[in-house]
Amino acid sequence: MILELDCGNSFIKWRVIHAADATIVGGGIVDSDQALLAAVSALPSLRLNGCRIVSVRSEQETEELRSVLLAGFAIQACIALPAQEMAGVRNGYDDYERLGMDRWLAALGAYHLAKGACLVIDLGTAAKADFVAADGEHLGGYICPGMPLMRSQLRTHTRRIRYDDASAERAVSTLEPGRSTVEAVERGCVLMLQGFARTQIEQARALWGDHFTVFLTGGDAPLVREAAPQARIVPDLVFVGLAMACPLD
Ligand SMILES: Nc1ncnc2c1ncn2[C@@H]1O[C@H](COP(=O)(O)OP(=O)(O)OP(=O)(O)O)[C@@H](O)[C@H]1O
Ligand SMILES: CC(C)(CO)[C@@H](O)C(=O)NCCC(=O)O
Ligand SMILES: [K+]
Repeated sequence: MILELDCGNSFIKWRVIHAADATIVGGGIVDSDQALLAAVSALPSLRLNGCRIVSVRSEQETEELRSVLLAGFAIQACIALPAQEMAGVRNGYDDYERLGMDRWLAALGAYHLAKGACLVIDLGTAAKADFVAADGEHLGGYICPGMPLMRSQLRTHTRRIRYDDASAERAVSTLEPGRSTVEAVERGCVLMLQGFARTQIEQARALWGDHFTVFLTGGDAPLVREAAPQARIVPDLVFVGLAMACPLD
């Protein structure tokens, strides 16, 4: 079995797959290294013989996690590293090492699945879009605050915006003009995310006409579903790219 980890800025997404056929044994989302150890250890008949990691955290935090895994499970983790070119995709950044590894791997995964031009929209702590042309050239992308950052900026920099998480979730059952603070803020931020997604899709259409695939991933992907009806929602897109960057056999 292989342990796969996607270390984002707020959460660690994990899953365990069978090495032979990549079927999924288990998975989840945790907010610390210790919670990860506990969650993975709780899997019945766990037999790990490999681990691959993508991280957008600092080198020190990622190394710490590697040590925790070595101590806890006696496995050496393969950490995905930046590349100028991989699996037919050419990194579009002037300085390829600066492109976030989550973005790079999602782009690799998307191009592999689409076998043609593609747009990746990843809605997590940050909202990201990346463009890969039909010939595998990564054209670059965009980074904006995602839902958690937009929300917390409003809460932090205003005195009268205060509400709890449960009411936030209830507030987005529709997107009509809000009649309370929580509705106004939560719906406003969802509309911002939807506007982001629509604009990226317009741009892809200007570049490629109708010949492209849109991928939607990240924890907040469901919030823009209706704004991007043609998109393929692939929650594990980063893991698709991770397996390509860290082959373990
Ligand atoms: N089960 C879940 N656990 C945690 N967050 C979730 C879950 N389902 C949806 N979300 C939402 O997903 C968002 C976080 O997305 P994601 O996990 O993709 O972020 P991240 O990987 O930490 O961030 P980034 O990729 O920008 O570094 C939050 O706004 C959160 O509300
Ligand atoms: C944008 C984030 C924070 C999203 O997780 C990550 O991809 C990252 O740290 N990127 C480095 C900066 C860049 O991609 O240009
Ligand atoms: K991520």
